[in-house]
Amino acid sequence: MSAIHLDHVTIGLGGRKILADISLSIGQGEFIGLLGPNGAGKTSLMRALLGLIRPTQGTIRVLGEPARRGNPAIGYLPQMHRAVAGLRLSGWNFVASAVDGHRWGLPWSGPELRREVDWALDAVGAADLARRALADLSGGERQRLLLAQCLLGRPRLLLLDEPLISLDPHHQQHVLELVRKLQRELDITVLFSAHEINPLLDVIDRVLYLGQGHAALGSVEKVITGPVLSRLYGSEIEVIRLGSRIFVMANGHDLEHAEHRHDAHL
Ligand SMILES: Nc1ncnc2c1ncn2[C@@H]1O[C@H](COP(=O)(O)OP(=O)(O)OP(=O)(O)O)[C@@H](O)[C@H]1O
Repeated sequence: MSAIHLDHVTIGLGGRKILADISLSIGQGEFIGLLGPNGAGKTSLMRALLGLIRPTQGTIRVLGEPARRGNPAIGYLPQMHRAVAGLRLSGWNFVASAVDGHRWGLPWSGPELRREVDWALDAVGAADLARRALADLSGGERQRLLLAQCLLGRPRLLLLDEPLISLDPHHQQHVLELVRKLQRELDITVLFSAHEINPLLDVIDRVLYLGQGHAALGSVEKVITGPVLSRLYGSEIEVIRLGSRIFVMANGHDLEHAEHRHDAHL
């Protein structure tokens, strides 16, 4: 059984085809880096896996079942918003708030809830953040609490939407190592979106690159190439490898650095 299976899936939004006739399978326990230019459909794909967007054609199966809303087997970390940083909550209460927030319906109360929140905080190495105010934490610390929220209910699949955004390289590395550790120890499948391939190179099993309605899934060597990316960007792309780093270039500009602008700060 695949963790994620798309069979001829088309997703349209606002009159535009975001994904066009995509078929792919992601195995259980894989760590997949999800990349693509702004607007390629990375968030939309995650929302479709969550059952929040219905494909106009094709079928989506998640962990052997049709995609559906409120699937407790999925942990979802949406793109970070400024609002989170300003919340006047302790780290513990912030994690617990997910139970009646976006993970509503989880069947715990009292001691069970306390145990589950403590377990999740421990799993992300954030037990020491439990009593601290969210507003006083660094971006990397907040990101760990968001990951703890995702782990409530012990999901089998994590959908992490740009968890590295606004983090410096040191904290990016911490988040990646943490997710890798969780993926291995808890045997979870991870779909991890990012706007740059380089930080992910040491941790991902395969890459899923979206663009122009198309998708390419495979090893970094097979997917991050001039011909494949030219098709996904719809223009001439050159891939340059310098030591262990990879640069995706168009007309002499480094696309992965130049193209992405997000209004999200931790
Ligand atoms: N509810 C919606 N209605 C209409 N269009 C939408 C809706 N949601 C997203 N879109 C459009 O769908 C396209 C894909 O958006 P999506 O957020 O999935 O891309 P992305 O790859 O995650 O981009 P980014 O890297 O900027 O986060 C964009 O052009 C976006 O404007």
